[in-house]
Amino acid sequence: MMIVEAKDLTKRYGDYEALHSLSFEVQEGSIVAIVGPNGAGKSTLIRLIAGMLKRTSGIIRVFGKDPWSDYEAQRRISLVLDRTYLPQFLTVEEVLRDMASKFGKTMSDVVPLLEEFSASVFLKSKIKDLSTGTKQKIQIIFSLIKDPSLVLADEPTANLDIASRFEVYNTFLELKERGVTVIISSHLASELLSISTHLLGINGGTLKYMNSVSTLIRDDLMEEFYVVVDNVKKAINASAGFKIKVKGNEIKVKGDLADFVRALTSRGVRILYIRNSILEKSVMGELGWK
Ligand SMILES: Nc1ncnc2c1ncn2[C@@H]1O[C@H](COP(=O)(O)OP(=O)(O)OP(=O)(O)O)[C@@H](O)[C@H]1O
Repeated sequence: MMIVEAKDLTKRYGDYEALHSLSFEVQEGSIVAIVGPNGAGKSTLIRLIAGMLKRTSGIIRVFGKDPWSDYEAQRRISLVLDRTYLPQFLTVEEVLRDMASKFGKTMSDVVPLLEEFSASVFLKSKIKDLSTGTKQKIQIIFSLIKDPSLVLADEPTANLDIASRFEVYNTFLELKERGVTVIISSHLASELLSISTHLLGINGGTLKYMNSVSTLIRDDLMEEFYVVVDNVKKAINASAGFKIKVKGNEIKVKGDLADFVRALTSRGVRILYIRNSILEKSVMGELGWK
């Protein structure tokens, strides 16, 4: 089923055209990564899909309706932003109870959500005392109370360290398992590759790429990543069971990137950078983004 349809979608801010005639479709159950450099138009696109901005021309349909004017479409969408807007001095429980009551639900509807995302231990914690990664996770759980069919996330991992970023990525994978369609914008394309089904690349307001991740990358190389770490010796010790090759402070690894990141960070190794050379060659090249 088609969840989002854009046809010649154009957005102008005054005289400035931020998005030029974009056409694409998003199918139910996808995780779409919107990638592109700063100023590419990612936030503008997310806000058009969310119905927070009005298109200048062209068509945008979400669940077959115009998200700007159709309440039913808006009701099925949740938006997660880059920073927490939750009230800092309330507990997780207080915030969730308020939100639940807004949608005619009670805590007994919300508690299973917390359990599903392994967040029950934070129930009595104040928002201000949570780590940035956990705050973001709670924000995602919060966005699920209304039972959305589509979750939009605009740079949800900005300002997070690598371990927290993967915590958030795993939360998106869990959403997919619940049948929710997810659209995430980010400039960290390499990392998103490990969880996304599709990549939508934009640069300078123009759609450069929209395809499934599996057609983008040769299967045999798909799961090959380069991870730059602060302490190579520690990282090698933490890499038992993984197929690695070491060059300088860079480790080439084949396999599940999320598992590898967990293994390193749990042993105190700090990850400085992750890249996937195939992605960089094929996507960045097509985006004209160096
Ligand atoms: N309200 C606005 N008025 C005028 N121009 C705007 C407005 N919002 C965004 N723009 C411009 O539109 C272009 C796209 O901005 P947008 O925020 O969508 O890009 P982005 O890819 O999300 O960038 P970033 O990663 O830096 O947030 C940029 O050139 C930006 O300066």
